[in-house]
Amino acid sequence: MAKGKNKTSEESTNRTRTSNGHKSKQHHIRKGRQEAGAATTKNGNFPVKLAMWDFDHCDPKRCSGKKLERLGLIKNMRVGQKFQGVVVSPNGKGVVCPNDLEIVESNGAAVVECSWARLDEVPFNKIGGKNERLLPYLVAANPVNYGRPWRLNCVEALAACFAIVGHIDWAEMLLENFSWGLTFLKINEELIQVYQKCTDSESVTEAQENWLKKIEEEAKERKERGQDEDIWMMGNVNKKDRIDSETDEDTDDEENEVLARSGRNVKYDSLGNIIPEDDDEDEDEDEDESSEEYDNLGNRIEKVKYDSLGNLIEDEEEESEDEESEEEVYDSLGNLVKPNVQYDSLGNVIENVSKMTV
Ligand SMILES: C[S@@+](CC[C@H](N)C(=O)[O-])C[C@H]1O[C@@H](n2cnc3c(N)ncnc32)[C@H](O)[C@@H]1O
Repeated sequence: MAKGKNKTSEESTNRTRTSNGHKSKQHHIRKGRQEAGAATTKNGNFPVKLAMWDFDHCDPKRCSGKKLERLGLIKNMRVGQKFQGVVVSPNGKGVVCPNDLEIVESNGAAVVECSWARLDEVPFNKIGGKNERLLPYLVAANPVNYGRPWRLNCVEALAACFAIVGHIDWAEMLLENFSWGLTFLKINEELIQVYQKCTDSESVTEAQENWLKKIEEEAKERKERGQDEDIWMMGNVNKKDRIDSETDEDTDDEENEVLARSGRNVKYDSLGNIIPEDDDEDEDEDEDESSEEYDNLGNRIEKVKYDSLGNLIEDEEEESEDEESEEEVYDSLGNLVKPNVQYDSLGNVIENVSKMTV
C-alpha cells in the first residue's frame, strides 16, 4: 500500500492544520492545485524531508516557512508530533555540526516557525525530537533581521544546517527561492567553511568562540583607528552626535541593524538578543551632552524658562519623556514592551494599541 494511504481522513485533515490547530491557508491553495491536476510530489522533489511546526505568529506574506510550504517543499507538523531528523531550534542544546550529516541525509531537517518575541508561548516539550540543535554564530541576510547574528529565519536556519553538514547544494536549492536568499551564503561564506572543517558540536562551538574573539579584536582596532582618523575626517563633530541621537528614536530592529552594521562592540546572547553593555551609562551621558546648546561665544544656553514672576516653568516635553521611560517594560527575552505602540512583523508601527511586545 502506498505511503499515507492507510491514514484516516481525520489524520490527513490534521496534516493541513498549523500547529495551532487552525486550517492552513495552504490547505486551500494545495487543494486547489491538486484539483487542477498539478503534480505535487512529496517535498517538491527536495532530496530530504523538511518539516516545521507552524505557530502562525507571523505575517504569511513575509514568512519564509510559509513560503516553503506554498512551494510544496516543507511538511507541517502537529504539536505532539516528533521529528527524527535534525531539529534546528532555539530549544537545542548542542550546535549543528558536520557529524550530523548522516542524520540529515537519512531523516532531513525541521524548524519551528514562530515569532522570536513569542518563544515563551511555544510548547517546546511537545515538539522537536532527539536531535534538537542550536545554530552557531551566523549573520542573518533576511530583510527583517538583516545583519543580526543568530536570528535567522526558517529558510536561513535550514540552509545553515545543510551548509554546515556539507550540503551547500541543498542550502542553495532552498535559498534560491528568495530574492535575498543567496546573500545569506555570501555574507557567511568564510565562517561556513570554518564550521564545515569541524567535526562534533564542541569543535563547532570552539570555532565559533575563536571567530567571535577575532571579530571583537578587529572591531576594537577599527574603533581605535576610527577615533584617530575621525578627528581629521569627520568635519562637523556635532553632526555625528545628531545622527547618533536620531538613531535612538528608531525601532528596536532598525536600531540593532544600525548597531550591527556600525562595527560598534555590540554583544549578543546565543539567541541574538542584545546584551546591554556596561558602558551604556556613558552613552546616555554622551547623548545628554549632545543635546546641550551653546551660543556663539561658547556659553551654554540654559534650557530652563521662567514666567513673568520669575518662577521656573517646567519643560513639558522633557517631563513626558521621563514618564515614558519610567513605563518601559521588558519581556522575558529582554525585548522592549512599549505602551501604545504596536509593530507588525516587519517592525512597522501600527498605531493606537494599548500594550505589546516589540
Ligand atoms: C523564530 S522563527 C522566525 C521565522 C520567521 N518568521 C520566518 O519568516 O522564517 C526562526 C526559526 O528558525 C530556527 N532558527 C533560527 N535561528 C536559529 C538559531 N540561531 N538557533 C536555532 N534555531 C534557529 C528555529 O527553528 C527558529 O524557531
